[in-house]
Amino acid sequence: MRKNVIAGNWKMNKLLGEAVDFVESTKNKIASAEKVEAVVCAPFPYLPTLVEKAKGTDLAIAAQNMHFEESGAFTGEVSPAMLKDLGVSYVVLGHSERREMFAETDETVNKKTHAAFKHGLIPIICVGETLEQREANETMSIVENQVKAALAGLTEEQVNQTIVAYEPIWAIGTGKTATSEQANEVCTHIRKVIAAEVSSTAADAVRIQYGGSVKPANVDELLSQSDIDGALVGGASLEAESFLQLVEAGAK
Ligand SMILES: O=C[C@H](O)COP(=O)(O)O
Repeated sequence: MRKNVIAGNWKMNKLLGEAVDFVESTKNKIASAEKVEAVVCAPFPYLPTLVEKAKGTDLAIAAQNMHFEESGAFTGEVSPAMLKDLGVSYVVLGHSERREMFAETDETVNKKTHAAFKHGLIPIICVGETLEQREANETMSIVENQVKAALAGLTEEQVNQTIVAYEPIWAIGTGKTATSEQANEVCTHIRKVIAAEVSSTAADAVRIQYGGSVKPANVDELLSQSDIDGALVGGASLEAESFLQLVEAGAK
């Protein structure tokens, strides 16, 4: 039985005081980590403070990106070793906003995935199609290629620990959620791709989140689908109450 992962991706939102208030008001209300993994993906400058505040609780702190290199002349970048050193446990890789606006490619996502495992970070790898690609019936092939590229060269054990987030780009921040059937269909396909590329054990173990306008009102239905193991949530994760409701749904 796979455990749901509910991850709130704050993107470039909140000031430090707001971030701290959020963690202070949620950290002791998180449903047990035995039932659900609750994760907050915060902006880089807040990570040390939030990791400290969340210590000893069931709330995990994640980064929203990182470089694949260990160290060096990469002005403005943050390395996997730095994140690990801070006590960060997960890292979002290949979010569509990074692919679209910051030249993230399948190749860099793959390098970052390897780097994450090298440093003991769990990658949350985002994949998903644009509206044009969906309308051209390319969803499955686009997502399949992204998944294959991201996971290339990983061991079965690493794939077992990986989290894939299926986020149709047309559903992000638009209020348009994919229907639970549409979302599940793609998540099922991702699992089949992993079964063929890696093993059926890895396909059974990998967690696949859905992301795109998830909110307390639609999360139950999405999580009831056979191949959806959690959610990567933007807008609805910014308010503590709404985030806690999503985590509660993930623990059911
Ligand atoms: O990382 C989160 C996703 O981009 C979804 O964002 P959203 O829930 O605001 O649509």
